[in-house]
Amino acid sequence: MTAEPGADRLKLVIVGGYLGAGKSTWLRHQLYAGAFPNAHLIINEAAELAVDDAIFGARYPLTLLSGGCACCEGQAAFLTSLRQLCDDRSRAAGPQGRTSIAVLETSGLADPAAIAASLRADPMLAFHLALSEIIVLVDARNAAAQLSADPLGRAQIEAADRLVITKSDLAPPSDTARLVATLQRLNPGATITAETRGEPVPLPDATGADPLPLADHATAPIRPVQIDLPKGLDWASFAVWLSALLAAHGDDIVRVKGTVRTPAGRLLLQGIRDHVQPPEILPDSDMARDGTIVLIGREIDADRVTRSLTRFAGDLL
Ligand SMILES: Nc1nc2c(ncn2[C@@H]2O[C@H](COP(=O)(O)OP(=O)(O)OP(=O)(O)O)[C@@H](O)[C@H]2O)c(=O)[nH]1
Repeated sequence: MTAEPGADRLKLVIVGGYLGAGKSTWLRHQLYAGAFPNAHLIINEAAELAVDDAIFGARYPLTLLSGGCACCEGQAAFLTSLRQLCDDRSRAAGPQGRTSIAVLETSGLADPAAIAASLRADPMLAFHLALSEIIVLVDARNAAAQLSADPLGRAQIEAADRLVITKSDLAPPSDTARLVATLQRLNPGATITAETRGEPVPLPDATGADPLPLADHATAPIRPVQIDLPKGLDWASFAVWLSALLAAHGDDIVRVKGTVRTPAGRLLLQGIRDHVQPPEILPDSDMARDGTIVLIGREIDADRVTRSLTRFAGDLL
């Protein structure tokens, strides 16, 4: 008996969610716990300067797609990488060593439904690849601000098979209950769980909780810009400048990422809205990208930001 055409297809899991929702943190935890064994990771970042791959290190087969979202500007590169994976599988002699699952971590600006549509429209991938699940992470701390300001967060939630609430450790249970009520209303068919840094936590009871208000207007598009840090910039003064910048513009600057060299080592810098996370120390590898940060947000004028930083640093250097 011959196998049904396309029965042994490459499975694809899409891990999506808004900027800074906790996608890399969650995925890293799942991989560590043994989910998605032998997966090939595809990490997509909207900015040219990629940071998320540093979080995974060299432990997993990984394709990095930076400089455009897989749902729009980066779609061609994304589909090409999947075709390549399917080709490599067809050439493998037997099931051993064949990649059976690919996991795409989308950029925080991507709409997973548009990615799914592009897969269906590609005849080669429609035959060789099966989209097995769309998992969307939703940040309990920032969801209210995101959903009221940007229709993208809603589109991501509506596209999910499974919704994972992250950062409930940073939000009061009453806020998380409102978020649960919102998710149930937007996507009644999706399963909903809550996790803190990848560890399951109980969902609060959402009975009677008011769903959160949603954006009903299109806003200016969110785009990444890169800022080169001046040579010799002192980490402590940079942190002061960054906090001041985010305090003043945290509604428009949604995400900050970068790797910075400091006397304490190589640090992964992360900010979400006006909140800068405690930096994580990274191994000393691939340092070519150090000293540049990515700001992702609305109508950010890179020259103005650079001038502000240079002026601030000049006063202190
Ligand atoms: N307290 C807390 N912090 C978390 C949790 N999940 C993620 N974080 C932090 O949130 C920040 C952003 O997490 P990432 O995993 O980089 O988020 P992301 O969705 O991959 O970000 P982008 O790719 O830029 O959209 C990091 O500083 C994480 O340590 C959580 O459940 N609780």
